[in-house]
Amino acid sequence: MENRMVDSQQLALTNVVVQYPGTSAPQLTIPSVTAQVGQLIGIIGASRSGKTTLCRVLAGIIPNIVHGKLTGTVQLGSYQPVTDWAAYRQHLGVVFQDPAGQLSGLSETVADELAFDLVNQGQSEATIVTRVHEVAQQLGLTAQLSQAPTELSGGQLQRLAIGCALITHPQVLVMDDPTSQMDPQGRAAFFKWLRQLTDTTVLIVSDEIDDLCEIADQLWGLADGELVISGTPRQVINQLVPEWHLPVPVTTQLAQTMSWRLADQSWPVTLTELKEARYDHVAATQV
Ligand SMILES: Nc1ncnc2c1ncn2[C@@H]1O[C@H](COP(=O)(O)OP(=O)(O)OP(=O)(O)O)[C@@H](O)[C@H]1O
Repeated sequence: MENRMVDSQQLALTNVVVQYPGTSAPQLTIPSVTAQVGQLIGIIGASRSGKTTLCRVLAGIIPNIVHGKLTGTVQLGSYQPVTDWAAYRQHLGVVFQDPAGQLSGLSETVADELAFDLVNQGQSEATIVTRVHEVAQQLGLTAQLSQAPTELSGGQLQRLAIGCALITHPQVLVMDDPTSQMDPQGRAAFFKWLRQLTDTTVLIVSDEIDDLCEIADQLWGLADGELVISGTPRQVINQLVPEWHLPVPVTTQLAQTMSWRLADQSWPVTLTELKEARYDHVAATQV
């Protein structure tokens, strides 16, 4: 595969504006934001704030499949989805909200579905078998490999869709609310697995703000179709404005109730930070 991404593989959006046909104002405005290679980006926002639209732009689906006027640039290394979509797609894995809708519908078993893209790439049988078992093991689908995809639960289907997106080792993985049908245990296992996926740049839409704060390098916050804030989870959560309707981690809510601040006076956003803030608070009150 041609690879023009050696020099700079970061994903950068500049002055991106999206407007769907038949509408009178843009649905998405992103001034400038960058995901560095290997970073995990949590995309947060209230309902209809533009999260799915952003995923469509990141995946090159707007304007290549879903119609919409897109201005500005999306750049992955030296590729742009608008002009280099075929090449751009080869570096990308995408998981949308409806996992069943993105399966091939042609595979009799979960193993065949996972193998689909590798077969299309002409990989050897040994490579395919090894990779399918590796991904199935990572996503807890080993016991389901010989089942039909139609027999899977919603959460298992979501894990299969993630496995299919990941099977070819994409450099960027875009996931729109991939845990919505998982049970709490499945969700916890998923976020634990995501934390160790360090070679891939991951952009994930999720309502699970506590989990995102534990694992994300950056949060991108959308409100009414605009990117209103980006930064580390601690920076973002400490600068929230009520009008944005962005979620606050339970960890931070507890710290605010107890007045447990970190040494720099910011509110903690992870469990480790919460413990630190509590320790500082107790130490200060015992002086
Ligand atoms: N194909 C389309 N044509 C016209 N308008 C659209 C289209 N898709 C989405 N929209 C509108 O764009 C806005 C943003 O929608 P989007 O689905 O991106 O938000 P979201 O944050 O993902 O919402 P949710 O959390 O409810 O899934 C909404 O006002 C929506 O009605």
